[in-house]
Amino acid sequence: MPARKPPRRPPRPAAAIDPAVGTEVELEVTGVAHGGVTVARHEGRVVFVADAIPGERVHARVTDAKKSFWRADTLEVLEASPHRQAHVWAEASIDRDPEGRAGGAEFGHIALAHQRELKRQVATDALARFARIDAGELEVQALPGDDETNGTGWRTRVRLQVGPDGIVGPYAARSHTVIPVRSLPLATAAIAEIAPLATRFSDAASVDLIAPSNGRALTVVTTRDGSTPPLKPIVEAVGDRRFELDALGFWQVHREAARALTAAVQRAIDADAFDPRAANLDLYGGVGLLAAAVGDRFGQATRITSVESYEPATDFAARNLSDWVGARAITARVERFVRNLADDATAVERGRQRAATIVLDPPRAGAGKAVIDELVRTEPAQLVYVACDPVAFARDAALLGEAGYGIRSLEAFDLFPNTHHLELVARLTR
Ligand SMILES: C[S@@+](CC[C@H](N)C(=O)[O-])C[C@H]1O[C@@H](n2cnc3c(N)ncnc32)[C@H](O)[C@@H]1O
Repeated sequence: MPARKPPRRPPRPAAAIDPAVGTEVELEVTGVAHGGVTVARHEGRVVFVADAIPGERVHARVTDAKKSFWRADTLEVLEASPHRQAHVWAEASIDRDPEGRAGGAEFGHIALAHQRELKRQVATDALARFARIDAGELEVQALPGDDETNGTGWRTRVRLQVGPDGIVGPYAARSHTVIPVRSLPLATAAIAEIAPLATRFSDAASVDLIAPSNGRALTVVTTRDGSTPPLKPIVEAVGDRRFELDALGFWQVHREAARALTAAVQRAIDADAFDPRAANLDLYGGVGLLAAAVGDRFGQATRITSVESYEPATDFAARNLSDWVGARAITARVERFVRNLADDATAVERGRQRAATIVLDPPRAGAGKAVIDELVRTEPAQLVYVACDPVAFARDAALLGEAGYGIRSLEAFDLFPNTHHLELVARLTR
């Protein structure tokens, strides 16, 4: 008997597209928002506008219409800000149709000093709004060499995507369309030299370009089934210290970032509150960069545990931290590692936890309530929080504030010029 076909499911109704999408509007841009967009209002509704600058009047096309806000792309600048410059990447410029603009340099049309001012505003607004913290005179600090190059030539890691036709390039801003480009101005010269921008790839999903501080730049092609060729470890240097890591493993992207964050973490730690014998932690530790920063400041006797979820990174961290007998690297998700940390500790361990300095450098989502709650239960002497997202940091700072930990020092760094990203390094104590 022939098998009976299962009854056909009725097709799902397509989500209705708001008729506002695709319409064109004229907007007065009044502010900057988190995420690299500016803010305007149209008939009372908030519109987040890409490729504009506060103070400008622009002609824009609506790309998304939610109940409480719209999103729009700038098509033409009607009244330009004095801070507008020719885009540092011609292929990302508003001269192109929005769908054809390369992504990853969303502030490239803004003068570098003003980009930093907008980043300062985003960070101080986030801290005021989510944590009721006055960030005071926060300065977004430039990294060495960036002012001379107008914020180009700094990326030591670039991931290019391969489209179905084999063309390689970055994704367009806010989409997964691959945009062919002739240059990568944010990349270091070593990466620009090896970038296979004119190559057509078959069976490739992405191409990673990596320029370690020691050794030659390398190209790693990931196939569509997710495989990569066997790779030798690479070596990164921060001053005299060497770090071994997976070629595709996490490392700070700006050529000067590892050095800048090492110095910032060392500055942030209050030496009077630091106890080398305490249960010091380096959470979200990668290959041990910040644990080494602590160890290098406080010497051979420093006890510190680096916690990282990606096992190959932890293996490298164990090796990179072998100078310190009291340093160890653990593979674990931080939320698991900290669960019941205080409750399960002996009286001696509780004493070490109370004396501890905790460095944490979470991904963009921040540490979150579960982790912060457990950390404050251990009552550490100080926390040094390295944040790559000001809103996630502000939320975590609010939780820490409720537990009595206030921000005692705060520095901001422009680790990603010509993009909207910034990095914060804060010390919090009771
Ligand atoms: C921003 S990187 C910081 C790495 C290191 N501190 C550095 O500066 O090189 C965040 C690291 O956290 C790791 N990670 C992400 N989520 C994690 C989690 N839930 N638990 C532990 N590690 C995590 C990532 O693999 C990555 O290595």
